[in-house]
Amino acid sequence: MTAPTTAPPPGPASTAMVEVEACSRWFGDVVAVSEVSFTLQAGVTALLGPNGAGKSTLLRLLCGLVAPARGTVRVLGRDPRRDIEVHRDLGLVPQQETVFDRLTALELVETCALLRGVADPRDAAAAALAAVELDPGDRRHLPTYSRGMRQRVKVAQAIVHDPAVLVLDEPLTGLDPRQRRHMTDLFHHLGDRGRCVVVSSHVLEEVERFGSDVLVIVQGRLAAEGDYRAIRDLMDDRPHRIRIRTDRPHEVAGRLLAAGTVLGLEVTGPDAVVVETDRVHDLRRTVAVVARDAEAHLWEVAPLDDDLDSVFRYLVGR
Ligand SMILES: Nc1ncnc2c1ncn2[C@@H]1O[C@H](COP(=O)(O)OP(=O)(O)OP(=O)(O)O)[C@@H](O)[C@H]1O
Repeated sequence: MTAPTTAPPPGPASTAMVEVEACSRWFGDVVAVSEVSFTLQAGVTALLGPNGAGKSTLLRLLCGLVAPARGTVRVLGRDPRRDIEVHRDLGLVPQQETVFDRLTALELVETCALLRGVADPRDAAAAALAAVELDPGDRRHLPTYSRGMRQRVKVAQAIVHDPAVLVLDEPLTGLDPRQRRHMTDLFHHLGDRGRCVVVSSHVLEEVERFGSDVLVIVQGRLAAEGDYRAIRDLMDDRPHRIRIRTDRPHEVAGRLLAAGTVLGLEVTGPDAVVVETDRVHDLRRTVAVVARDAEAHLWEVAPLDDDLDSVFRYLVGR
């Protein structure tokens, strides 16, 4: 997107742009966020958790919309509750529908640009609307827009000042599959340009498209963070399921059992064996030897459960 920038260029990729330290927030008896710590750099990070896990509260903490009961939040080294200037470098797509009233999309986004001190608010607003595939020249008022179009306006107002840190709470709600893809590409584009983009979702399939960097929040606590495939590898207390595709599945299965590197296995088809093991690296070596000894062709050795869905179900069910 080509909206003019007022934000200073973000720091190098290794610099923490967001720092959350031992942060807790409760509402009456409900603990929404509990002792959460993490840092974020440039790029796209997905915040994942079931409904009510504390995602919105955490994102609102990042934007200074609620105060932590304990702990600290720093955005670009500044406190978003106390340092109003940081909001020129911060964009938010809130979960709830804002009352847009009798404005056109261009008027609303231009107003947001003006409030954030953008030099040429009209041009920036037009560029931001174009970036989310909305027509800046549309004279209709916002209440006539569909849910998906209003959602895109919310994204346009969040990016109009080209913020260094962009916080998006379930931004794909109401969008059709093509628009979802476009929006996801836009987030990656911003991440690649050094922006820190944090996107929440409870839809796993959506999160997988945001990339592999995840924060998983469950009942207010950070259940895992990092690359979800690496997280899966750390879950040593649960066996890995691996599918082996070969032209001689029974021979390979028998030899694997004899070698003792598997906890269990099943021949699942004319060319497939699924094994369970807690020693993935040993298994990979053994499969190669076993296949050679059985004079079998080996077509694939693929993990069946290093996807985000498995990681998430494990963490939530733990
Ligand atoms: N202003 C508030 N007053 C009282 N309770 C709140 C408030 N905001 C959040 N909560 C409670 O804190 C918990 C976490 O809510 P939060 O909205 O942060 O979760 P979430 O992961 O965003 O869920 P969802 O995906 O359903 O929006 C919930 O139990 C919620 O009811």
